[in-house]
Amino acid sequence: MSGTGGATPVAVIGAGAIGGLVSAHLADAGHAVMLCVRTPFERLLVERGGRTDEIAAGIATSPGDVTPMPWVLVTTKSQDTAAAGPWLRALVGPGTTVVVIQNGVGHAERVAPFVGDAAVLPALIYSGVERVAPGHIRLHTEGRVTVPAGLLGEAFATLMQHSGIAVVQEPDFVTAMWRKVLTNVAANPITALTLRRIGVFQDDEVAALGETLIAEAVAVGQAEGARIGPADIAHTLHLHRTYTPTTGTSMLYDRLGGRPMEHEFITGAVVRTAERHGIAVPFNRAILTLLRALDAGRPSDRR
Ligand SMILES: NC(=O)C1=CN([C@@H]2O[C@H](COP(=O)(O)OP(=O)(O)OC[C@H]3O[C@@H](n4cnc5c(N)ncnc54)[C@H](OP(=O)(O)O)[C@@H]3O)[C@@H](O)[C@H]2O)C=CC1
Ligand SMILES: CC(C)(CO)C(=O)C(=O)O
Repeated sequence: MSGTGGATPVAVIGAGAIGGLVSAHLADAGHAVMLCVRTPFERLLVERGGRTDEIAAGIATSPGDVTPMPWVLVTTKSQDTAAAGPWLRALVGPGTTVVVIQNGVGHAERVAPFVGDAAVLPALIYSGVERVAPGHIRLHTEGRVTVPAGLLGEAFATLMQHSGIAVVQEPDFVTAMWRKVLTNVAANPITALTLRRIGVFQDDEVAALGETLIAEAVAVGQAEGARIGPADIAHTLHLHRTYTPTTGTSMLYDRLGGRPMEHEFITGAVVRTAERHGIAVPFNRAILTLLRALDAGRPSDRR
């Protein structure tokens, strides 16, 4: 474990694309960041705005090296949340707030078995970030973070003050969560399946398929109580066109790296939730079948 310095101690479990970006913002705000990593690396490099910064952060490679911290951020892929359990057990103590920054739904439920009665704050991030190597990330498009409005959301916004990334406190988090699902349900699978970046949505036929996938997810989100509708479909497709064309998606980067993809937590979540409500989502189901087949054919030595 190497050293930290500065204001509030924050542990970040999973120093990949999002963990790396958020750590850079935390360091910019003067906080003492501890990266809790699976694949060891010497230093965190972040490419953004045409320059590469080395981020001041400690690096821990074993849960045995850490003690409870006031803030613990979980930024692993959703399927790796349980494997991060030993980190959570070591880092959570009285007064810890656990922030789960992941795509999909069910953020708090995923960490519940590992955090006792610690406070848990789900968070959504709109930035487009690529992990180009362990400890080296590239920001393509800066976004914002959305958290539920309330005391925890307020405290997190205060933590991130002066960090350079906006934190939106959203009173209707169910709607916010499903809006975020819409940004992933077409973009992530389509980029992963085509091995193309977000510019693939300039193709009208691809945009039409994306629209169908998103429309199915809107019906499912509505059944879950999200206040979303046709305007969100148009907004999401517009958003894809506003990303810097070099932006990919987290699922594309995983496919390029031969790593497991997060499809069960994005498309899979939409399909399973649709089943619960008796809603037909044939296009998402077809995409899920393809993603599962792709994943099953992955080299087994990658994680
Ligand atoms: N990338 C993006 O642009 C965006 C991603 N998201 C979401 O953010 C979340 C994180 O995604 P992203 O940052 O892209 O993912 P990455 O794969 O880039 O990073 C995840 C990191 O978690 C690490 N990890 C996995 N298991 C453990 C463990 N047991 N202990 C410690 N570290 C572990 C991985 O380590 P290792 O190096 O060993 O693989 C990796 O560094 C996902 O839910 C994603 O959908 C949301 C918006 C945009
Ligand atoms: C599509 C994008 C970049 C939107 O934030 C994303 O969430 C991801 O890559 O997983």
